[in-house]
Amino acid sequence: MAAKVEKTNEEIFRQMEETSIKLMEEFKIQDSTSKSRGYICGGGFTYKLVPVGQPAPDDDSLVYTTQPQGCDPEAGMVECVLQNSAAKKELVEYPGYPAPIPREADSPASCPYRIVEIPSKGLGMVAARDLHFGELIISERPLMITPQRTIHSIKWMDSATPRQKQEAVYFESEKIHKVALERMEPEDKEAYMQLYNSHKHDGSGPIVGISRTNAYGVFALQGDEYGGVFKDASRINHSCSPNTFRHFDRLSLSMQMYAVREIKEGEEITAHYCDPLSPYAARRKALKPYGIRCDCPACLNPAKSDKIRYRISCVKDAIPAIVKWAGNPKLPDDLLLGPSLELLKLMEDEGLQASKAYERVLYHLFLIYSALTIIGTYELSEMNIYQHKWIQLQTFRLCTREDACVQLLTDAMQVGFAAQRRSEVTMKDEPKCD
Ligand SMILES: C[S@@+](CC[C@H](N)C(=O)[O-])C[C@H]1O[C@@H](n2cnc3c(N)ncnc32)[C@H](O)[C@@H]1O
Repeated sequence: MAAKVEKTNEEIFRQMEETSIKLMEEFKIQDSTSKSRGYICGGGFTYKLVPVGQPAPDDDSLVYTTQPQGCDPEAGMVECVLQNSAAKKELVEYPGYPAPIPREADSPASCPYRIVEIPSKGLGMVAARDLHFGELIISERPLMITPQRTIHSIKWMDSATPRQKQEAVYFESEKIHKVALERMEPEDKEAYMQLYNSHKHDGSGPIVGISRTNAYGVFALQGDEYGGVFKDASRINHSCSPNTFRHFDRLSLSMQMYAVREIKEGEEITAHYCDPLSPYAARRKALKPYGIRCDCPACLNPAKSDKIRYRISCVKDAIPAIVKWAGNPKLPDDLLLGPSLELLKLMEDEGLQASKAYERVLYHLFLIYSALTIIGTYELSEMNIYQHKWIQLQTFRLCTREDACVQLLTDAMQVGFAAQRRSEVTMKDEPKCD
């Protein structure tokens, strides 16, 4: 097969422009994009310029807005393309918005990561020092936020061919992104255009290509999903056994990534681009648009790994079962402990600590150990291990420790009362020595 000629971003865009000029002449489409700051509303190729400080018209025009205004400017500003003014209202009127980005209270002065070349993966992120479970690795605002589905509003002429339609959609989508890019500060614009583009050969323009390669899902507004492209976090490569957990904080318009296990200095920091619990074939399909042929241990041995991942994906809420077991002295003390510990080990061996299932099993183990502590089989210290880990995972979602403790105490009390009854019944049944 002949090697593909690598085109520069400028070449791709020039080529799109030539095609689009022909299309615009043919279909009499008007182009009036504007580069002004403030925000611009537009549908398709026509935009209305709205001066800074004035509300967006209450219609379905696109809204360009630089956010968040006047809060934690050192953390950077985000160029947002929103589907309509209702989406902007939903974003900025959210209670508590805007807020400063979360930072580690006692974080060491040095940055916990470095961006370096990773063999066969391009650039990537590695730990600059040993990182511990729960450490905040990065807290960053995106450079740009855009809707995840292709934005265009072209009204088709009956005579347009599917190819012409596709070209027009790519071109319009690129132009919409270009307006946002032109509104960015020069250094942010440069950082954006330096990011990797895995969509150089499918007709997509460079700005959209970079967004499709690098955007993480951030939030939904008015039912539309949005993606954010980051200067540093977008350099993180994919793994089917990621060592980070990520959360997007709407109030500060920033994403946090935490270590979900110990990460050694120099080790690569990874994230998931697709659901790690899905089977190998589904992961492979989802990773194809990124040009990734994953060679992680799970992808190299899918027969074994698919079985394990399927089992983990079936982990359900077992709190009612734990309460029942705790209150039934006829059931053995170790009925739930062994299987739960085995499941936790399986997840750790498979590197799935970032999954919801891991959190769930930690919680189950906390409840099981709290019952066993009351029954008198175990020391409090066993229970504490799981309790601390679970609370730490809750704080990743910026849930306060207090809120996490309230949930934990409510469930622990239920299990505790059941276990108390169990030990009373057991004591009554015990043969008397005298
Ligand atoms: C979001 S970027 C990640 C940073 C990128 N490596 C760079 O140089 O900027 C996604 C691209 O990185 C590469 N990549 C990410 N994870 C990979 C993996 N596990 N194996 C091989 N390539 C990977 C692919 O080229 C993919 O399209």
